[in-house]
Amino acid sequence: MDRIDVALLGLGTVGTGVYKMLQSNQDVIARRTGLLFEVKHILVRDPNKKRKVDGVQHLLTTRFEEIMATGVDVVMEAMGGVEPARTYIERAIRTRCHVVTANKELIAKHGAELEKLAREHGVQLLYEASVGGGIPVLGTLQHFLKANRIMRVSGILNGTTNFILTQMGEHQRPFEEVLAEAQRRGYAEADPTADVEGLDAAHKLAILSRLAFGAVVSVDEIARRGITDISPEELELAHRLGYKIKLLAKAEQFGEEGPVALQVGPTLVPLSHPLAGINGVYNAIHVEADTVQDVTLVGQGAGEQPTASAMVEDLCNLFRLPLPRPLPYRRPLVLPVWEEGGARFAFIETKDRLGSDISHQVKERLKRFGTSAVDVAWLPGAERGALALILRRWDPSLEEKLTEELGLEAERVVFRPLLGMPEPVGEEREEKISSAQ
Ligand SMILES: NC(=O)C1=CN([C@@H]2O[C@H](COP(=O)(O)OP(=O)(O)OC[C@H]3O[C@@H](n4cnc5c(N)ncnc54)[C@H](OP(=O)(O)O)[C@@H]3O)[C@@H](O)[C@H]2O)C=CC1
Ligand SMILES: N[C@@H](CC=O)C(=O)O
Repeated sequence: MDRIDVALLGLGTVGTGVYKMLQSNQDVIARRTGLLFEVKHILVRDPNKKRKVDGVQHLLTTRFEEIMATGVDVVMEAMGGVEPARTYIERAIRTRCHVVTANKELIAKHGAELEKLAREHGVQLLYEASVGGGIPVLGTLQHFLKANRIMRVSGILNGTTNFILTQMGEHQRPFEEVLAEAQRRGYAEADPTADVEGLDAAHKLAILSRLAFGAVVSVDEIARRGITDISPEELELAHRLGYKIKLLAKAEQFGEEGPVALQVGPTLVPLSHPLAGINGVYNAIHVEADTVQDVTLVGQGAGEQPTASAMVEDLCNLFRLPLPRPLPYRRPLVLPVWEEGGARFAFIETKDRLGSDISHQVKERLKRFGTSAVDVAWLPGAERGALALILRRWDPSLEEKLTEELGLEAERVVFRPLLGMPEPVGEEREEKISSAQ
């Protein structure tokens, strides 16, 4: 049995899960890999903090250099943030240690250069846990979809927001209360703004587009909206109209080596669509490719155990799977999200109480100014009402004039895209795509 010495950086939610799994599953791992992994050091910020796992006190240190001096074989990074994680990982690679990390922010921003550095030093950098928690999506892309041309990758990539939307929609719980529970359960990032503003999903989408298309995209180039303006009333009205609201991420490539379009935002998903059934902390990733057609992977997207599972599987794969040949990375043209056309969901909070004939009134008025609503739902209210409609065809000028045309005094209006309603590509966009090819 070969012994592999491991240093763990971080003993929070994920680090604790990794440590526990290496103890509890040591026998299975040894049987299937012939390897014995031993955690030699654990780097933490505060060695006096109470830990959720026993028997680790003698392994704790706050000095990374001390760890490197002892010559471990693998560094497993579960600290988060760009610095000092990046410096430590670079240092480990230069010392010819393999690296496994769960750090999506770091990999989204610096993954390509760190992978290059690892190749130059003859070691591996694996980061399965950085996307989709326990779902083996990166391994699937790298090892089992090598012969396919991938056109689109989409899905629910953040466990915290899916948990929040599920709890708000199904149990009418307020946003802040559910976010606090997601934090207690260890789903949320250290700064949960990254989750609720869609940044965490954007990091994951950048990683997916690199592995799926070879496209290196800066996170700032991803069109992004979060879930902080979604209320239980909006979820309720969307449901009455036959939809769930999900934070969807989508990356597509127009032609091999062509431009790409990436976006993250709340999207209406028909109740009959499989993604509408992905609830709680679950994530789903849908890959569309030329030959396999489509594959969907589902699993828990956050939390101690699923994330630890992805990291420990990476640890085993360092020694038992061949390193995939790297895609030639390139910086593609990133297309702006196309605003015009297609259907939209509109949610309007009104200052007025809404009468029982509001649905009929709205449909009639819309017809008069040349657009139409597929369906309308409304909630009466003592103080303010709420109205939701599915607009058949979207035009950005509606953002200004919809409530005026409807004769409503609006507190707030939001528009959201619908999944499955094809976005017309439009001449201008067609031109951009073909001139880039
Ligand atoms: N939570 C999840 O479900 C998932 C998380 N991830 C990623 O995994 C990583 C870790 O997340 P998570 O476990 O939730 O985070 P936590 O905040 O729970 O844990 C972070 C750990 O890192 C240690 N740490 C942080 N900064 C330093 C530093 N500068 N020097 C030494 N130690 C440090 C902390 O030490 P101390 O305990 O002393 O404070 C703590 O033990 C992040 O990159 C996250 O994005 C990926 C997938 C899922
Ligand atoms: N905060 C993230 C953790 C896993 O990546 C999430 O909620 O998905």
